[in-house]
Amino acid sequence: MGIVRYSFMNIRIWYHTIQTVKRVMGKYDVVMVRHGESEWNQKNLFCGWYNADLSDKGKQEATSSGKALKDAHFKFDIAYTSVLIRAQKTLQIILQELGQDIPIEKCWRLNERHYGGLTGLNKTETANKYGEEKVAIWRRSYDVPPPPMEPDHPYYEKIVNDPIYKDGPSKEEFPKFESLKLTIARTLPYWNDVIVPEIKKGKSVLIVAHGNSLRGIIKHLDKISDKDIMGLNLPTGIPFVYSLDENLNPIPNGSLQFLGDPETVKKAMDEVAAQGKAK
Ligand SMILES: O=C(O)[C@@H](COP(=O)(O)O)OP(=O)(O)O
Repeated sequence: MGIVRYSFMNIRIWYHTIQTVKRVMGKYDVVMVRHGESEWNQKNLFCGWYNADLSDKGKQEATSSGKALKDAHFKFDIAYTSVLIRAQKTLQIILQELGQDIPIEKCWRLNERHYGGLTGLNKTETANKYGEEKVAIWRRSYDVPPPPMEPDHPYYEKIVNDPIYKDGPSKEEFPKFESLKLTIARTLPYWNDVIVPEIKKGKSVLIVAHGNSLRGIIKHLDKISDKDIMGLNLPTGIPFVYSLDENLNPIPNGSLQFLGDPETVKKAMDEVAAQGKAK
């Protein structure tokens, strides 16, 4: 068994050193990864639907993710990702490391939450201006959305006219902002209608997405309350496994099994939480 080092609500988070992966295994094992650090993560900017590229550190994180998955002998049949380049490049690097050439499905429903009018603002400066509490609510509350992105926002045109959205969302669906609740409302149908049927066929699934679209899937799988989900911060570029039973419920100790060194994972989670602190 892995070593329990950290507890998030009723979920024990299992860490496994890359060398000694001994994790629980369910009927279905699904692997998820938050993309490697982006150039905007590095600058501590609210990114959302802005199409930031990976930083050099992000590329290295993606390579390490691929190595960890290779060492743990994962073999995937299909991968899912968002339409944003930071997630797609992470996936590409992981598959290269694994030496696996598999079908890739891309959908805007796995995108990061739309950070509305906060897009492009520095998280620390925003905390200095509006207070840490307000920023914590904007970042982590379940249903309080950020302010909307209006047409005069510096990134409005770039985002709404980006050809990556040619297959959706429709003009009517195109968000101006998203809370976690709204993010879940467009991510879960994709999970339920597209990903779950493939898992149930026995396909080995890899999902490379974003901090908040993955928090939405985790909230759903572990039935985490609206209040408790506020405490979960996902690190960039560290894969985690969900081991599920035949009804797609996590088996005991099957949630959030990180393939990474315990101290590194804990530190990375704490750093994500601290990005909204004032200085
Ligand atoms: O949009 C962003 O700034 C980050 C998440 O930010 P927080 O919710 O952690 O502030 O998204 P990601 O890097 O996962 O695509």
